[in-house]
Amino acid sequence: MDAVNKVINEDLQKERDKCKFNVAELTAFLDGGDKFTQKRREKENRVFSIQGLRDAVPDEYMSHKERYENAVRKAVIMHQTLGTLEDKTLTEYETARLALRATTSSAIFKENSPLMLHYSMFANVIEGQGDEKQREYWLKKINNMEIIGTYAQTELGHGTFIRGLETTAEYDPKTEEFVLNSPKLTAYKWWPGGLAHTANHCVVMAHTYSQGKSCGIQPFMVQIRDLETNMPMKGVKLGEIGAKLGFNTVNNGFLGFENHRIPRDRMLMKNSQILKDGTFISSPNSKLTYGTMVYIRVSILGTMANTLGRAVTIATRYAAVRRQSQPKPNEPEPQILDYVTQQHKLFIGIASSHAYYISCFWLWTLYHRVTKELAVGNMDNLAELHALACCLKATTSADAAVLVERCRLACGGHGYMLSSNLPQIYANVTAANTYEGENTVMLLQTARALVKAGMQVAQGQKVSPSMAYLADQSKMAKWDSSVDGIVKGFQKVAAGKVAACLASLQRHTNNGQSAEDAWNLTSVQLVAASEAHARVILLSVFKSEMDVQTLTLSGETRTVLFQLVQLYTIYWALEKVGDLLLPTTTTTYSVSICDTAMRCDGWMDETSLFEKSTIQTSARTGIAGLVLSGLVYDSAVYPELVHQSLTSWPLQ
Ligand SMILES: CCCCC/C=C\C/C=C\C/C=C\C/C=C\C/C=C\C=C\C(=O)SCCNC(=O)CCNC(=O)[C@H](O)C(C)(C)COP(=O)(O)OP(=O)(O)OC[C@H]1O[C@@H](n2cnc3c(N)ncnc32)[C@H](O)[C@@H]1OP(=O)(O)O
Ligand SMILES: Cc1cc2nc3c(=O)[nH]c(=O)nc-3n(C[C@H](O)[C@H](O)[C@H](O)COP(=O)(O)OP(=O)(O)OC[C@H]3O[C@@H](n4cnc5c(N)ncnc54)[C@H](O)[C@@H]3O)c2cc1C
Repeated sequence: MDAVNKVINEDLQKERDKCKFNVAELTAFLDGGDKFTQKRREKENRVFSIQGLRDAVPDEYMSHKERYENAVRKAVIMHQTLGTLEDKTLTEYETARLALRATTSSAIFKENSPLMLHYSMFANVIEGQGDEKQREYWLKKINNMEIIGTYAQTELGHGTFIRGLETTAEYDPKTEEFVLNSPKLTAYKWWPGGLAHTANHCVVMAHTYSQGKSCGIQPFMVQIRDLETNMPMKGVKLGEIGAKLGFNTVNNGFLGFENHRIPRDRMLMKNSQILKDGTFISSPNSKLTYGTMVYIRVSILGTMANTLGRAVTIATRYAAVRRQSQPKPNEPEPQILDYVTQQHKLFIGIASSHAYYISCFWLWTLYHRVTKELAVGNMDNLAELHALACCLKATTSADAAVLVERCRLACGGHGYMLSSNLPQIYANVTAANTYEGENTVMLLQTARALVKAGMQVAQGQKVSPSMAYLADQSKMAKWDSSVDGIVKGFQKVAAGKVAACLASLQRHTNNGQSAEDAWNLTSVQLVAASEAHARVILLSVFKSEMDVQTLTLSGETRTVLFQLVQLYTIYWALEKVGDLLLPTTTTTYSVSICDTAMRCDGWMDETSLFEKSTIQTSARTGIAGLVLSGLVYDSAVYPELVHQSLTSWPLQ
């Protein structure tokens, strides 16, 4: 194995040798500084040097049970190894940054660890929902692995609709206990990772009752298995939900309760409380109970950056070493990377991975600020954080799934082999379209905020910073093909779509529809408006953060990073060319088609993105001009970017 690793493919080496920027500098930039690169490498070297973490047999040749047991075995070694490397001197931000750039877990578990939920949601829900005493008591046990936990929210009957959860927790003041029940099969918890055989505790989200009244959905710490025998506790029914597209070593399970009693202090009481006599003290904001989901949605951006980065690294390296066809007689077969179509498939993956990292750190900073504000009772920015986390989680996971699949296809038949790891990466990334808030539902959450902001703008009121552009659309009349200009174009598109949603909602309610039906009838447009808003944020944050963060970097590294920004922006301009050019369709389509298109897409009552007089020329001199001038398809730009992919990824 080691001997094989030492021989680097000649073509790959040649590509690396062409690199014009300092790889170490770029790596440190992505890690957040040399100190972090060093820490990450220390972790990786330690983990990858452990023989016991290598699979004797490829996962796919094991039975389901063997795979699970192998994953548990590795999870234990990983915990023992990484536990000793924990650095208590790091701030919370630094720890998160390091965790987001970590590559160890994905290298060891193709289908994720059975402790995944323990480390992510279980620990965070205690942190965010437990009162001081509960945090002190439980977090110690969690960090020492004295207990293993998961997050049990979704039920067989309801995933998206949390208020519809059917598990009940009824307070009994006589014994000062809660009684947990799953009244129907649809009330069974369904999906929590590690629940099937691994976890002995979990946080259960349950519809809570006291003094005969509903107290809403509240979180409870519940012991589900005996710590010695690992058998279910009395009144607890547990099992595994079955084989899945991926996540097969995550050990997703089901859980039902039959009069299972837990002490009063097992309700996590940071936000809401039930006193001994059963008096309910309501949270200052019921959505604080959903805080853990916001945290994970933010971290999903980083997970998508990592996962897509792995896929595009595999596919770009393959493209460097694979030779195919003979366009010029008597010449050797070219590396497939030299085909511009291949570059077009792959480089957007490289650019997107970087865009997601940058956006994740940006959003993480906002998350951190809002968390601090919430701690002192200030809820002003919670809605904005939620709106951003929802649309960015949805858009990055949806794009990442498309781009990972593209990487798989870019490897031809070999991408279909499990040994390429691309099918497993796809299974991981597509899961994020569903978990932690199904993507359409998440986009509709952001749409709620956009519609509200649209109405505020119409009334001349101030809106949240990330939506302020909705109020600022009169200024842009001409197409500007710079990155900032394209971002403005996207703002115009998003504002147009929001305005169309408002018009559609109004039209339906004027026609006698209820507000709910009007919302449903407008929902395809609402999803489109929300996605357009996410594009505005991703494009503008990538550019503006790069402007600021790269100031201290060398010229070569800045150049390559700004090429990524440029590529990302132009790629999306071309993908959404219809939206950006929609006003020009007046000159080409019949009035009725145009009318329908504009009604659907929001330009009916809008000032045109391009002034009427420039409409006919805009298609040539604007975005189409970018294509004609070869900015996107110019192979003089792409080879620069090749070096980026071949040399900058940490696991080279
Ligand atoms: C950050 C960096 C940290 C670094 C960490 C490093 C590494 C981390 C490592 C790995 C983690 C990465 C990923 C993997 C982890 C785990 C994945 C595996 C498992 C997955 C687990 C799960 O899936 S758990 C279950 C998740 N379930 C959901 O997400 C359910 C989705 N549904 C909902 O959220 C809600 O039901 C709803 C939002 C769709 C609707 O809620 P409802 O009560 O019905 O609300 P309304 O629609 O009526 O809205 C009322 C108002 O409340 C606002 N709102 C809703 N939610 C929130 C919220 N969370 N916060 C704030 N505000 C919210 C809503 O907008 C409404 O506002 P208005 O009334 O003003 O309009
Ligand atoms: C790999 C994986 C791991 C998971 N891990 C966990 C875990 O550890 N703990 C846990 O509690 N849960 C977990 N889940 C569950 C996950 O959170 C839910 O699957 C998710 O919230 C979606 O809920 P659902 O499956 O009920 O889908 P549904 O909500 O039934 O969605 C089905 C379809 O209906 C549409 N839809 C639903 N509501 C609306 C609406 N209001 N408007 C428009 N369209 C709508 C959706 O867009 C979707 O197309 C996991 C799921 C997966 C796939």
